[in-house]
Amino acid sequence: MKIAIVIFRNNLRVKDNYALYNATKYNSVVLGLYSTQITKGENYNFKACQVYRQNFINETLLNLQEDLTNYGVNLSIVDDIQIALEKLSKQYEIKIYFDEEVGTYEKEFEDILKKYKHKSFFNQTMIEPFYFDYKKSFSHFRKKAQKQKILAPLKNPRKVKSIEFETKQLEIVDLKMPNFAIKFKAGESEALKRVKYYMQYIHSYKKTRNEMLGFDNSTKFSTYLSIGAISARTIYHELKQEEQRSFESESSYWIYFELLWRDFFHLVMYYSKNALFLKKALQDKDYNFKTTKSLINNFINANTHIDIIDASIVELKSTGWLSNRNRQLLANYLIKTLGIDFRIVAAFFESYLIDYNPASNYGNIAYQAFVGNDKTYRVFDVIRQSKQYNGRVYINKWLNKEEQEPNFDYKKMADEVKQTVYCIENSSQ
Ligand SMILES: Cc1cc2nc3c(=O)[nH]c(=O)nc-3n(C[C@H](O)[C@H](O)[C@H](O)COP(=O)(O)OP(=O)(O)OC[C@H]3O[C@@H](n4cnc5c(N)ncnc54)[C@H](O)[C@@H]3O)c2cc1C
Repeated sequence: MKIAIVIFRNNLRVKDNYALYNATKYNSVVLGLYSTQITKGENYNFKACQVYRQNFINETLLNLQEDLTNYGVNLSIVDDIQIALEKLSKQYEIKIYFDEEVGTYEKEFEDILKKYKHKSFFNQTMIEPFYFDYKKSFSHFRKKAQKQKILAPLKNPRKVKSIEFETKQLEIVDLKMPNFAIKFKAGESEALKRVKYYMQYIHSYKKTRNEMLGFDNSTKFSTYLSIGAISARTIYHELKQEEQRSFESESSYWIYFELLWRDFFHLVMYYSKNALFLKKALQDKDYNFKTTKSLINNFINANTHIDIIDASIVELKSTGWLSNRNRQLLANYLIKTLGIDFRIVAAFFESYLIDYNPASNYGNIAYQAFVGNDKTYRVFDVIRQSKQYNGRVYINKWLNKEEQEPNFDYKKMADEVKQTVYCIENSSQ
């Protein structure tokens, strides 16, 4: 018997899912398959996926299993994809449908799938891949990207038949978090609900997006996007519809602008392949980044003695969430003031972030580390920014104390890193 197998990866949804749509369109028997191996592993001694993201994925998978039954499709959850495919191919004539992703492990996973008859799609971004110089700046990309057409989301898949195949039970851990922590409800319908709910804020988004605390100051779409509980195109079309119903504003444009950053980093990784995981990343220079154990242990234990940095580490480690402003301050401080190897910083973020995806994470961190798409050497004054963005309240919540000025010269440390790690004299770049 012929069967189509849809590999679910970071496309955990029914709507606008190219692999599912095409498998059900051209086949009458379809099985969904998800492998837990995609979140396993370790980088620089950090577990690849901590409990916050794992829980969110598991809850989304349980939702998806239920949603797929409306289309007649069973979703099997297995550990090892190769073993599962070997078993299935012994019993059936299989054809695999999958969405392509970016990233080294992601491509290695695809190599296993490609051993079988298959059809693949690239559906990670709003804009389809198009040529641009991936070493250049975001502005270079944006000028071209804004001229690209964005496809409308697909119609729902067709109802088909499925087969029974082994599936493992997923564990949902009962997480204890403070009541002011950012918490996400998992599942495709929750993702769409969040997008529809957020439409009331699109005209104020630009003003509030840099705040460190709060659920509605920014969209919080990233968590759903990272595992594909909703597609970027669906969000774009919801945004456009709301602009037609209300009006277009600089602020509503800014959501599209930020989604373009997401596309940018995805397409930079699409073209640069594994470069962003390497020490030189997109640049030619080999910097003297530090890998000293004590430096690393101090930051992991939120022991940097800069309150805004320590508070950010505590929030990330105890919830999986961090606002964009805090991510920037944290990454910039660890790399540009402490001189830590950006790949260690990236592995730390990867481990804890609930919305981790390789392109946005490594793209942003390489950008902060001056080895990515940023051509200007920037050091953030974290104390000044803390004052500017109401860090006092944030610190009070996460460290349960009043903000204190550091008793050491963090600016001098940043100057030293610039000279010794980056070998740049202070007056020039
Ligand atoms: C050090 C560092 C690490 C990061 N790691 C990740 C990551 O692993 N996964 C991830 O999704 N984002 C990452 N980002 C980007 C950004 O911080 C988050 O996407 C954003 O904070 C998520 O909150 P939001 O959905 O409310 O964003 P909004 O401000 O509401 O933005 C809307 C959407 O635009 C996209 N977006 C916004 N800013 C960026 C950006 N700088 N780069 C790429 N896409 C962006 C996201 O998809 C986001 O959901 C990182 C940023 C930094 C500085």
